[in-house]
Amino acid sequence: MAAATMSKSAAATNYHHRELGYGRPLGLRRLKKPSSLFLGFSRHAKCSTLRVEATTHQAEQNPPSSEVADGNGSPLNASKKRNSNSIKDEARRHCLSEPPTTFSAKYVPFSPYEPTDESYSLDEIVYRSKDGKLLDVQHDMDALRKFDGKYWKSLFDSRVGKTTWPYGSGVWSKKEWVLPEIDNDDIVSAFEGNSNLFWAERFGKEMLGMNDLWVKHCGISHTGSFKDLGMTVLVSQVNRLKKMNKNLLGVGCASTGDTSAALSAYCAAAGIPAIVFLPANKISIAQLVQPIANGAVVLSLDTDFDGCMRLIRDVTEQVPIYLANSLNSLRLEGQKTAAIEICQQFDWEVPDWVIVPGGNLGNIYAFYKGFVMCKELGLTNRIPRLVCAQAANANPLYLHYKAGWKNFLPVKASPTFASAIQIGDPVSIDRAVYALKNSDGIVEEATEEELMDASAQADLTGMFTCPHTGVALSALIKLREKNVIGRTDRTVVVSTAHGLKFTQSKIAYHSKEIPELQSKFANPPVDVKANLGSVMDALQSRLPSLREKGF
Ligand SMILES: Cc1ncc(COP(=O)(O)O)c(C=O)c1O
Ligand SMILES: N[C@@H](CCOP(=O)(O)O)C(=O)O
Repeated sequence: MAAATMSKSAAATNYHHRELGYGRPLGLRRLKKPSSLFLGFSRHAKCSTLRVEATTHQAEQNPPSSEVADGNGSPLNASKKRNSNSIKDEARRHCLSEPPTTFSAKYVPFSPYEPTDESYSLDEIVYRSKDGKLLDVQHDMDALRKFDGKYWKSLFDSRVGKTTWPYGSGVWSKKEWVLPEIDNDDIVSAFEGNSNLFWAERFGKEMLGMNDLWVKHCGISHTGSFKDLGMTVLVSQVNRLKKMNKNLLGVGCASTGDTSAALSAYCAAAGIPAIVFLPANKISIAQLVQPIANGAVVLSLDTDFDGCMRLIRDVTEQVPIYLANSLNSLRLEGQKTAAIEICQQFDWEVPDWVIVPGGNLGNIYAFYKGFVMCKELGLTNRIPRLVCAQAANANPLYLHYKAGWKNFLPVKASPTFASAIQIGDPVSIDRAVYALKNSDGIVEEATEEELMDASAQADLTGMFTCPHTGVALSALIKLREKNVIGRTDRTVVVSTAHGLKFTQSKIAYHSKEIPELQSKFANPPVDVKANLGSVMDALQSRLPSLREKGF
């Protein structure tokens, strides 16, 4: 009875606790702040120029061969040339001297309906425009347009699967579209990106009657989420700023667990202090242990994500700690490469639909930006329709969409198994609305039961999905049921984190321990006595075909 009267969000809270860190010490107090700041930048050789611009004419006539990996016509085939200890040394040796790059990017206010002249160098530490708007990274599209779509496709394709620094990274393989002016030596990369675009054949065909369903596994990544794509860019830029002697003591973020993991890993790789603000009891143990292991300063705060976000904004205004949340538009430059990668993986064809789980709402805009850039630079001829999927327990964008985009109101987000998107006051609301309006987009929501069932169903076809991916899959199921998404529509569901970060909710589901959830697709293990008779009985009860065939 008690269970029956328990609200779904309360159920989620209870069972989520088993997965969460509970703000338990786990050595938090024993963590020492690193004593020396920004160690280890001993590289000397400089290679700050790109030479893709050599001549437009030449580029048009000679798209790069698979040997051209540094974007400048300089053959850089790692397997043939590898004879040094460091792939960075090797890349540096191949950098030719001047002329300087013609590609550039700057911050402008995110103000698509009222463009202004206001702009800032990416080397400035600025997160908002004068009147408080979000910023956007604006590329010199005229310079990029000097090269046609064919050129860019060939260049990007030539870099896939190589070890050439830094282009072996799925993000930095698109360097000219991301951070064109950064010195390769300053880049902090774990060769993120190039993630699997998985043909979800059984899930598509058997559950939805679809034959062209794909899951972009962004969570199969260095720290287990798509955040790596943005964090390599942000931490690389911080690395550059430090070398320019900008006053920065470290990099900080508020997080529901994935941003903090990515920030901590990339900062640790570069010897830069990371400071992470986490909502106590609201992230998984697997997520909590990541920044701890990477030596970040971890503050477990008695508030929710939105509270952590307010605090990190206040702190970064007062002390020279660089803000690493997606409020900082640098992050989105890396994240947008997942969209470019999807087109690339389809041989530069555009899917009909892309479904993205949304929380702070930076990623949906990043996807939009990546698709638009491909179209504007002639690699593709259209953009897909975007769907942003939210947990019903944290659904401010969904409510806004349903209200006809009138008067956005933040909500108090309730606990959800999709804990990384338990966000009620998303920073990038304006960016998300813009992306959805301009892609003929849709917003869907998923209840706790729907998202857990969808995730379990996907797992039964060979995936191992996180609850956020469950939210996106659930949106797909609903849109298929309404026939908004057609049987033959090429559809990509973006999986944003690795399921292994969220095992406890899966265990609770499969153990049927979650009140108010039927756990329809639970597959609990069977306790069996260790003798042949008991084992055969158990097998016969689980595998009817055994009995049918006389075993
Ligand atoms: C696993 C996961 N999925 C989805 C999201 C949502 O991304 P965004 O905040 O950019 O909307 C986040 C973070 O918010 C996340 O960590
Ligand atoms: N899910 C995020 C929430 C913060 O989002 P961000 O993209 O603004 O950093 C997390 O993992 O912290």
